[in-house]
Amino acid sequence: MSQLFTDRLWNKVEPIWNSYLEHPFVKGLGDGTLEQEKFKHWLKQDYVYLIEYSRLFALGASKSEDLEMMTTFAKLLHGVLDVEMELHRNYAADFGISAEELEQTEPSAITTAYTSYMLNLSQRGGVENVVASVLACEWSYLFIGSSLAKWPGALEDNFYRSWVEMYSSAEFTELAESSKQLMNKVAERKSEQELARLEEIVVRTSQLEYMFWDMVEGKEGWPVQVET
Ligand SMILES: Cc1ncc(CN)c(N)n1
Repeated sequence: MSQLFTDRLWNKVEPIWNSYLEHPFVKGLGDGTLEQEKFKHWLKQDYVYLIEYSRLFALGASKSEDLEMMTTFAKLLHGVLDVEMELHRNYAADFGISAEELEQTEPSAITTAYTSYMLNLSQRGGVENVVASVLACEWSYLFIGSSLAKWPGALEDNFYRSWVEMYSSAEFTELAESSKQLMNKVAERKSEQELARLEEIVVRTSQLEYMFWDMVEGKEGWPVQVET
């Protein structure tokens, strides 16, 4: 049996994804020591990131090759808007932050760069560009969530327990698996040149994921503020 494209991708991204587990923000989620102000920054930035990310699934549905693929994109879209973002709304409510306030967050430089990169590639390419763009986001959070779930105490008296539970849950696993299956399907019968191009998108988005962790750790916005 020939190698799955996602196995080839895994060999490429594994070192980048392992570095997430060494990142202070991610470690703080797992052991509960993360400063809550940093987490609030993640909640807000991630909320507006996910709004743009949702558009990718809508684009994927419109570029789908068949009804089965269209249905998968619709399920993924529902998963982000109604399952994943509910986690953000629940944590925000604990902090007294409304859903409207989350939605009005000004995207930081990195949030803008990351979502613009994915949207640009997805708008100008075929459905395979959409799938390659969304993959690292779903799969790497499953990797982080299921790794942290094995840490002692991560699922006990930890303020970030719901975070770890969400990203290691059966529901989230199913969403990430659907993205992987889509990737393998659209990679079928592609030339080596095309596969290398898709691989590059997954590597770049994995690097942007790291930059996103850095951005929330540093509570960064834009480098030079201007009067509005
Ligand atoms: C930046 C980022 N990457 C991935 C995920 C998981 N969907 C997320 N919520 N935010």
